[in-house]
Amino acid sequence: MTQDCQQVVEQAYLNVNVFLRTLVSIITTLAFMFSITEPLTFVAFVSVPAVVAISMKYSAIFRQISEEAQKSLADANAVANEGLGNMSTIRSFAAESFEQQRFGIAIGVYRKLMKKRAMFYLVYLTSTMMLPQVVTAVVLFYGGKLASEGQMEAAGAAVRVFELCERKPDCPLSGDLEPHQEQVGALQLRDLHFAYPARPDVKVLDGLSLDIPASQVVALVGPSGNGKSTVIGLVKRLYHASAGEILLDGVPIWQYSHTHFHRVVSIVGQEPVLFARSIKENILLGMSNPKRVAGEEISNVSIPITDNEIQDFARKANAHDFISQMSQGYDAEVGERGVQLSGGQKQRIAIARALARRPKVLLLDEATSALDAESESQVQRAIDGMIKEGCMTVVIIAHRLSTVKNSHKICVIKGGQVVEEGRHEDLLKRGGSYFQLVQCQLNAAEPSDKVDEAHDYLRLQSALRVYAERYGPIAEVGLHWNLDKTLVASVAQAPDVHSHGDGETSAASQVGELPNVHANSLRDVSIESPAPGPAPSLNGPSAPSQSVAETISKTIASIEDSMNLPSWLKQIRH
Ligand SMILES: Nc1ncnc2c1ncn2[C@@H]1O[C@H](COP(=O)(O)OP(=O)(O)OP(=O)(O)O)[C@@H](O)[C@H]1O
Repeated sequence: MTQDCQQVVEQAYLNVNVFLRTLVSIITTLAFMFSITEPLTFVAFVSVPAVVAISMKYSAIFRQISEEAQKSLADANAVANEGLGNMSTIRSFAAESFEQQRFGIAIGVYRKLMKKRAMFYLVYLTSTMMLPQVVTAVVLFYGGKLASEGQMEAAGAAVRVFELCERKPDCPLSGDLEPHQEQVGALQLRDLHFAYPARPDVKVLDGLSLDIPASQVVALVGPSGNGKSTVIGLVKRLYHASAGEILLDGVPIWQYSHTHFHRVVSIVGQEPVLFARSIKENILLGMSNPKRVAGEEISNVSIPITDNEIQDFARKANAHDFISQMSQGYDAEVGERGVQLSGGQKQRIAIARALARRPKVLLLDEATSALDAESESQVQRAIDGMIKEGCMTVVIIAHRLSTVKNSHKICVIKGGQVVEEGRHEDLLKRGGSYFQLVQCQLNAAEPSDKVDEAHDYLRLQSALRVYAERYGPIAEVGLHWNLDKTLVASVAQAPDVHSHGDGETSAASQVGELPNVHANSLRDVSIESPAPGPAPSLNGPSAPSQSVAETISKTIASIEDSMNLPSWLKQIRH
């Protein structure tokens, strides 16, 4: 096949391709339009045959006029050629004027035809361009009429849009309270009842009450879907409780002005939202000085803050180092939704943003749960640093024990109520819902032999406490694992408080053999082979004295050292 043939075939393929695509697109568009509304589709396409008819008629007439014009031009040229070619003869017969008139008539015919062609083109262009505009206007008018008469589907959507526009929010309007005195950040949640508007029959909070004293760290834990984030949503004033109230420093939260409240109460959520601006502008979100954008003044809460202070907050959020390493530092753009930063970096900027408002209450809603281990530990260090400073109340939701174990108070939320509250160690001892959560987490995260080890360890702690409460402080503890993998503790008592009849230090004696590694409650611990000493009081064990409590703590610390506990197990230690 020659190259020319090949080109022709390729061109033919291309034409067929374009033709089929156009055909399919026309057919599907028509089918879709007909399925929505037949009359409007007819109106929309009424111009098509008219445009086609006009074009066909126009091209025939246009061709005819063009041919006539060309012929008349040829005639005029012939006259001119004749005159110019025979100039001396014309002059000899004084026929100049006659020839001039001949040419004038011939070129006049041509001029007339060209004028006719231009006029015709004008009419054609105007009609073919105007027609679609007219049709669009008719479609809009007629479509609007059909929609307003409820004859088209879109009418439903429009009604919904109007409904939404006219909807009155269920939440009360913010008050205008802006106390001049410094707030301390104490929260009280009183008998909260709440169901989401989308599911009014499902009660999410069912009489939840909780005291969150100022400058304390309170953790909300509990099984998934039991209302922890809902509590945060109510404190953030996203929803309004159907019954009960939330007080901030003794005043119902809705009485505060919008700007004041959100300056005092700050949040770091699971998914930090950054805007396509510089890091500095993201930290200053909602606090920057008034700016002009496209001629409009954007006025906002203007909280005075210096560059040094911004850097201090970034340091507290563990973000300053990575920001300084960027070529543009705090002026570096973060990209759309912060795409140019890692999850951990975004989260630390979000923390800096929350801190920059100098809040009195900081809400941390799963602030580390979406991060990898390295980012999590960096963000966690930032949170720990803030908590240590103790300058604000912190309400923290986290599934990981390591995040909440140092809180002043841990509240277990189940079925929309607080079912248990207290410190980590007290709740572990109680062996209730919190202890079960701990066990579930260990079961889910660790291989079973490690889980058994952890359970033994918890039981051992309990056994030692009970032992010390009954028999006095412990001087030394020896630990070993039996062949059947049970943990055995041998205890030597401290001689100064030991109340042996003969005053001798007891030999190491086995107090905490824990044979059943699968038992699931701390209460299963028993002291199998009591050390020599006074019999337990019949009135039950008395509260350990200060020195006993100290000894227990020291003992446990030394056990941890001697056991060389793995890091995951250390997370649950006292
Ligand atoms: N916007 C919403 N509309 C309707 N129901 C919702 C809404 N948000 C949450 N819920 C429901 O409310 C209940 C409590 O949800 P919430 O997010 O407070 O639980 P949670 O304890 O924080 O769970 P998790 O630990 O998984 O975050 C769940 O049953 C949930 O499906």
